Amino acid sequence: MTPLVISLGDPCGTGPELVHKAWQALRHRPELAFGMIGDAALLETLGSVAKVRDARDIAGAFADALPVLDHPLTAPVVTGQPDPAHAPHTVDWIRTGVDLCLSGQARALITAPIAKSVLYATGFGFPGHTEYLGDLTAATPYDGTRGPVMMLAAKDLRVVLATIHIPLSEVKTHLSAQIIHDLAHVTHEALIRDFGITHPRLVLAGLNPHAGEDGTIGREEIELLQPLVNRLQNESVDIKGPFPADTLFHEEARATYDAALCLYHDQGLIPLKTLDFWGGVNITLGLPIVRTSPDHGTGFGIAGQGIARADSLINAIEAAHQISLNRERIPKSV
Ligand SMILES: NC(=O)C1=CN([C@@H]2O[C@H](COP(=O)(O)OP(=O)(O)OC[C@H]3O[C@@H](n4cnc5c(N)ncnc54)[C@H](O)[C@@H]3O)[C@@H](O)[C@H]2O)C=CC1
Ligand SMILES: NCC(=O)COP(=O)(O)O
Repeated sequence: MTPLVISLGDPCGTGPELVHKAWQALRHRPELAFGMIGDAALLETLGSVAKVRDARDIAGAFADALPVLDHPLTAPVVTGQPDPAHAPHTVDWIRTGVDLCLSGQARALITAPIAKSVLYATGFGFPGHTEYLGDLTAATPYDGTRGPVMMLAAKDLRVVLATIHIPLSEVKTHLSAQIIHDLAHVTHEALIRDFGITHPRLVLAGLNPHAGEDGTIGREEIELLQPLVNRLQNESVDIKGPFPADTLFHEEARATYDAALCLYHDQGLIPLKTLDFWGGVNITLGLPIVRTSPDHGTGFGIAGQGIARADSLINAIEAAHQISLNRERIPKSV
């Protein structure tokens, strides 16, 4: 089976120890064989590695050591202390992972966390992986509504975000009918093709308290969101709302939908990380490649102490595997 690949992320964070933990947990599951894209010498300080020259050698090496496609760093790593000198390498590892997926040598990319501010400081021009991956794959044909869309999934909750890494004060000006319309279609199609849900049910969260209380606490629900829901329903998308966000995430509510469309980062991520702080997965929808990630960040404060939990990374690897299988199994036109 074609392997999965993982970009190492920020080498000073928890990424290096987490990939070793994930490998220890999964090394006897050949269907999940993955190879690292990163610095082999750094990874070797934490456990057994097998340098591989070609992605085709990953599967054969996986049971015995952590396979690594070696892309060496040029400055020493101090665990827990981010260093902009590593930023070009961090970016190169992501780009290499995308190239391997686009060329068919890997069937999915899992990204270990990056520190966004470190990359911004060195001129990285994208808010995060999500937008960078959208840009790197923009020229590749994609049969469906194109993302990138950020989905976070944990236990029985999936949330997708209309806006991501922007100041809260700018959310309102970024929200547009086009963005939410495309978000709904990307999510609807991904739930069918990537998650195998035949008739996906979506809900849309309101922006204002009480979803605007009939226009008395904000008019976005009346002027933007309700007309959009009507339009999407006419386009055969099963979507309901806009609903007050404070009553959308308890257990009974979650049972009524397959994904909740949220209007800003914390509207979706607070319920998700409260429901499951350890196991959440970040999935980029609407790309010609499969990409997942743990939902946590670089954890600089705990890096190197051996206490970082690999649950989220392991779930991200499982999710990447399952989505890539679903994409092969489920017809493209939905
Ligand atoms: N997918 C990605 O690349 C992501 C990157 N980030 C980046 O991570 C950096 C740090 O962000 P924070 O907000 O501090 O979030 P964080 O997720 O790194 O840390 C938040 C809390 O969770 C704990 N934690 C994180 N990972 C853990 C693990 N594997 N096991 C146990 N505990 C864990 C940390 O010790 C801390 O208390 C930022 O630069 C941010 O941009 C944040 C989220 C996702
Ligand atoms: N809070 C989610 C996050 O920061 C992940 O961003 P990305 O790097 O996956 O775009």
